[in-house]
Amino acid sequence: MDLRNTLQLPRQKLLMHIHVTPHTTTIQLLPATGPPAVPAYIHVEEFNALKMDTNILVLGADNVGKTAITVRLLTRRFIGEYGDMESIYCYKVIIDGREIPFNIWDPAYSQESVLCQSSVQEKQILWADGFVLVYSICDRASFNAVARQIHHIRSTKDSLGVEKVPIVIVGNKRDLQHCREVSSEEGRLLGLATDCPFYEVSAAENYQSILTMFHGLINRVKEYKCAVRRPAGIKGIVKSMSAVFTRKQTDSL
Ligand SMILES: Nc1nc2c(ncn2[C@@H]2O[C@H](COP(=O)(O)OP(=O)(O)OP(=O)(O)O)[C@@H](O)[C@H]2O)c(=O)[nH]1
Repeated sequence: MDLRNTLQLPRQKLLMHIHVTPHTTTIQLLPATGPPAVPAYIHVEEFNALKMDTNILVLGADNVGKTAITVRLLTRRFIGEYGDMESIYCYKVIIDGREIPFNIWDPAYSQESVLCQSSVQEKQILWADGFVLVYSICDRASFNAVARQIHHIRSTKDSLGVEKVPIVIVGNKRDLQHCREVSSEEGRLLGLATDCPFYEVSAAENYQSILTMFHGLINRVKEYKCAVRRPAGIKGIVKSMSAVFTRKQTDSL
């Protein structure tokens, strides 16, 4: 099944435009090539409402199973082929008997985003409260990209005074043992070295491990949000102020 059929999107690569105002976020998807068309899909959310929810960004190299993991969580199903589609899904999980709303952004892959140079990716990072960094156990290059992405996310968030942003590392395609290029031990060691929880999953075969991974991340985001709501202390205030001033100076160059 191709999700573009369901959402009536064109069968080609899509470009995304994001417009953020104090009250709304508009995400517009347009065909990347060919004649300009009527916007394929416009997603408008109340920005404030979105910020009260938890925002999760799913990142990783091409073909590692980002969409498969997201769709598995949302539908409990593995569909097989997904197409190059950019999507934000709104979803709720029940944790400890409480309903927690959250938004998952599954961006389309671009080489630029893996190299961490895209301004679009910077907007995505600013939007997110928590990150799922996916690699495929059958693709060493996708594993090598994870450490770079963690560094990029942390330095982007740190420049805004946000510390200890919740990130989980996910090795996907665990069912493909015969093609394995990255051992479980390497994934575990990367988790320890970067202080990120590590999971190995198979979007193709298992729903429960993906649910557990998202629950763990959302719990960490909740704890993190509670911790930052406490008074920041003089150190935190000085850090936030310097981040704002440094940014203003850079902007005016
Ligand atoms: N065997 C196996 N195949 C998987 C698994 N997860 C995803 N795939 C397959 O891997 C391919 C890529 O999956 P996607 O979910 O589209 O990967 P993606 O990272 O979203 O891809 P891009 O959006 O192109 O970056 C598809 O053919 C999926 O069927 C898995 O756990 N096991």
